[in-house]
Formats: sequence, structure tokens, C-alpha cells
Amino acid sequence: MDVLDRLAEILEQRKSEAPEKSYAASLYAKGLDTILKKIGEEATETVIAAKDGERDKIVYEMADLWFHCCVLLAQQGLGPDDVLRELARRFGMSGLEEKASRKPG
Ligand SMILES: N=c1c2ncn([C@@H]3O[C@H](COP(=O)(O)OP(=O)(O)OP(=O)(O)O)[C@@H](O)[C@H]3O)c2ncn1[C@@H]1O[C@H](COP(=O)(O)O)[C@@H](O)[C@H]1O
Repeated sequence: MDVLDRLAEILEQRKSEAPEKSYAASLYAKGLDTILKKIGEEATETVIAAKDGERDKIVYEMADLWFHCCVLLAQQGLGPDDVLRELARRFGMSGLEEKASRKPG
């Protein structure tokens, strides 16, 4: 199982957690506007890191951005696989081939 699959699984589990116990659960409880605001903030922080040429910070901020995008996908009943399938489709790879290409070995 890769990182995005595992994160998606954890984010699904967090839907039944108490908001005080989990950051993801607190985002679900606050709702769509809060999740979208976080995505906007993290995207901006990523842009600033790139403009400043801070490679470590680009990675850190983009991880925050991807995390919040995964929260949005989960909140919408979607997951990383839906996006990866669309990316794969754009260069002619089937969903099954895309999944197989991500498996180690
Ligand atoms: N991958 C993440 C993850 N990435 C980012 N974040 C949180 O996203 C928030 C980012 O918002 P901010 O930028 O405002 O935070 P900040 O502390 O000011 O940081 P910077 O401004 O310096 O970037 C922080 O609170 C981070 O802790 C994450 N919180 C949780 N996870 C994972 O998600 C899973 C579920 O987490 P919980 O719901 O907390 O159990 C766990 O497996 C965690 O490892």
C-alpha cells in the first residue's frame, strides 16, 4: 500500500473520530469552507516557497497542500485514486496499469 492509499484510509477512519482528538476530524467538523481555506493557504505558502527558491520549504508546504487536498477528496467521497486515474488517462494508461505501476517490485 502506498502513502496516498494509507493516508486515504486514515482519513476515512477519522470521519468517525471526535474533532478534539484528530486534526482531520476537526476539519470535517468545521466543514467545506474551512478545508477550502486551508487549501488556499497551503497553495499560497507553496508558491511563496518556490518564489524564494527554498527547495526544502517547497517540499514541506506541498506536503501540507497535498494533505489538505486529500482531506477535501475524502470529505467529497473521493480519494487520491480518482485523481491518479484521471492523470493516467491523460497519457493513455488504464486505471489498472496505473495502480500496478505504483506497486514496488
Ligand atoms: N499528514 C498530515 C498533515 N499534514 C499537515 N497537517 C497539519 O496541517 C496543519 C497545517 O496548517 P498550518 O500551515 O496552519 O500549520 P502550522 O503549524 O502553522 O505550520 P506552517 O505554517 O509552519 O506550515 C498543521 O496543523 C499540521 O499538523 C497534518 N496533519 C495530519 N497529517 C496526517 O493525517 C493523519 C490524521 O491526522 P489526525 O487527524 O491529526 O489524527 C495522521 O496520519 C497524520 O500524520
